[in-house]
Amino acid sequence: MASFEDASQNFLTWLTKCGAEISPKISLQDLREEHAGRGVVATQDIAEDELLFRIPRSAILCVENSILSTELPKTTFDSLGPWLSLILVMLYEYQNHGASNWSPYFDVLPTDFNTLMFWSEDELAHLQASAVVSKIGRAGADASFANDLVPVIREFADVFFSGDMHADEKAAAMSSPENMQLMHKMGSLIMAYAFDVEPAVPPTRAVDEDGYASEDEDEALPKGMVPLADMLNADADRNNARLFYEESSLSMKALAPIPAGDQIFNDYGALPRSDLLRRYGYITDNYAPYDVVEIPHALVLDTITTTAISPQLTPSAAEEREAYLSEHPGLTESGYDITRLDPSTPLAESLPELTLLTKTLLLPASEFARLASKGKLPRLEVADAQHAKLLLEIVRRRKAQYATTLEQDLSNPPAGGEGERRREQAWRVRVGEKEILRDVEAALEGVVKGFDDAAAATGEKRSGEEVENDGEEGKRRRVR
Ligand SMILES: C[S@@+](CC[C@H](N)C(=O)[O-])C[C@H]1O[C@@H](n2cnc3c(N)ncnc32)[C@H](O)[C@@H]1O
Repeated sequence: MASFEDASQNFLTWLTKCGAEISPKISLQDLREEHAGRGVVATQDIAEDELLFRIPRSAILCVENSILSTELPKTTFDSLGPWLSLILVMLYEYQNHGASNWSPYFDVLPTDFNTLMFWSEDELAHLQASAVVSKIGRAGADASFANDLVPVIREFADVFFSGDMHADEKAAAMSSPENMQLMHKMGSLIMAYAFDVEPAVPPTRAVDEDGYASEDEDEALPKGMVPLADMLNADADRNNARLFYEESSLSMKALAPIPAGDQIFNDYGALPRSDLLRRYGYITDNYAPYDVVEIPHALVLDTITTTAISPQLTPSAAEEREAYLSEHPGLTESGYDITRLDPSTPLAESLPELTLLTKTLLLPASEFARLASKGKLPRLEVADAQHAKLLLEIVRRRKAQYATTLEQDLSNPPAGGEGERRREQAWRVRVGEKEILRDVEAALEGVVKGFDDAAAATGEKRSGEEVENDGEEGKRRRVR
């Protein structure tokens, strides 16, 4: 087996033979000491817009380029969808190893992952109540491998294991735990490495009778593994390069001047650290500003129907309002994100869906009827003391779902070191979520106090007026 360095060199040689153009100002480097695998680094100063490399479309590992797409009916790929189709093709190319055009590429792709899919139950437990745990989707993936992918491999065993007299047995063995694990690895590679490949020629957009183009095309973009483009790491706002889709090739270009010695970073998106860990298996503190804490929908409903704060909401009224809210995107999801508070923006903007949902649920019946008749939503702001108290109660109940408090976590950080890596990553994720809950709790306490103080002042004013009007009676009331 080639060494790490040899595998990198073989890969670059293969890619050049495939027709790629690679700038002499970059190199593929070993960043394992930083737990970052391989990464692309500038070896000389690079100017803004400068080409870093150009990959021909024919080198992309995708359904279209694999021989399998000529051997299996198109309807099979259509029914599998982009994700499972690419897993199928990757399995085919991977098990064909030496004979596959992409063999040197597979040699630089990882076989071990740190993504949450590969964490043990004990390791996941350190994430405590983070909503990310429910998003790993191992059972769903297992089911679609077993029910959708394996039957296709069995049906086309003679193509999949072409020339192998044990093709049928091999296809049957695809349901074994080892092969399921292999499918998870391909799925994880796609999640962390694949690009949604824009077509060579933009599709002619279907236009409806009012002249509006349909927006569905983006969702249907085929996924492809783009060699070298996927060797770029990412670190939040340190993004300095981007992939441009051209007719016969894909070009990675510098977005800013890159000094020699700097790493070249792609953009994986403004992901919270929980999601970064789930999809990419790493986190850095640069992603901390994008952290979120998710409030489950069930917790909102449970709180609103069991607390004394909102006695007016009957289950049937809640149902009616939910049905109305379901017409508005984002308001009847399985959960609602709270982002980090920004002192320069109103509190409600850090919890927009949760604010709108709870505000609508609390509206007096006549107010709700008026709003619904216009198809509108309430204004995005905390309505009154009752609304603020309800939000506060939801936040406190969410906080209580974590096994330890923020203070306990902060006073007991993981020791660090090799064996502690996942524990430490989980600790950072849950600390980030608890910081958000702490800050939003404090902000809501302030809002409740503000409403209470205003009500007290109004009450005092009223009693004051009554003093003038009612004499002794008013005074007694004010003292009480
Ligand atoms: C698209 S690949 C980038 C190439 C990858 N480093 C490799 O060696 O194959 C994405 C993976 O790179 C790693 N990665 C990306 N950015 C990173 C960073 N800033 N720090 C540590 N690891 C990173 C993660 O393992 C992630 O799943």
